Amino acid sequence: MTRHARLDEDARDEDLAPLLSEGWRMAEDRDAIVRSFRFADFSAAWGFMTRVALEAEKLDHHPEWSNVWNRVDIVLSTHDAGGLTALDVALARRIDALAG
Ligand SMILES: C[C@H](O)[C@H](O)[C@H]1CNC2=NC(N)=NC(=O)C2=N1
Repeated sequence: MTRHARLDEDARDEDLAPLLSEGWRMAEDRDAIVRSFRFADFSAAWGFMTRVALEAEKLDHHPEWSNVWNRVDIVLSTHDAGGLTALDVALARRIDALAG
């Protein structure tokens, strides 16, 4: 697939900033965004992860994540690029839409 370049300053202002004001935050130690989601129970959390997994496959872009009962912690970054790209923005938007 197309190689994506790290987000430049304009893209960070236009595309990343809205995500950062709506619940995502920058990782402390690397060029990545992180967000925690909470659900009613494990079943709801796992259903969410299943829907995110299908979107990730469509994008061929995958989250780093962990799940503890009703909580799902997600980190997005593009490994091939060594930081944030448009793929992370696209996946974050789809994740937010699925989280409702
Ligand atoms: C071959 C395949 O396209 C790559 O390994 C994809 C798969 N999913 C990926 N996901 C993420 N987050 N970063 C990547 O660089 C990446 N690369």
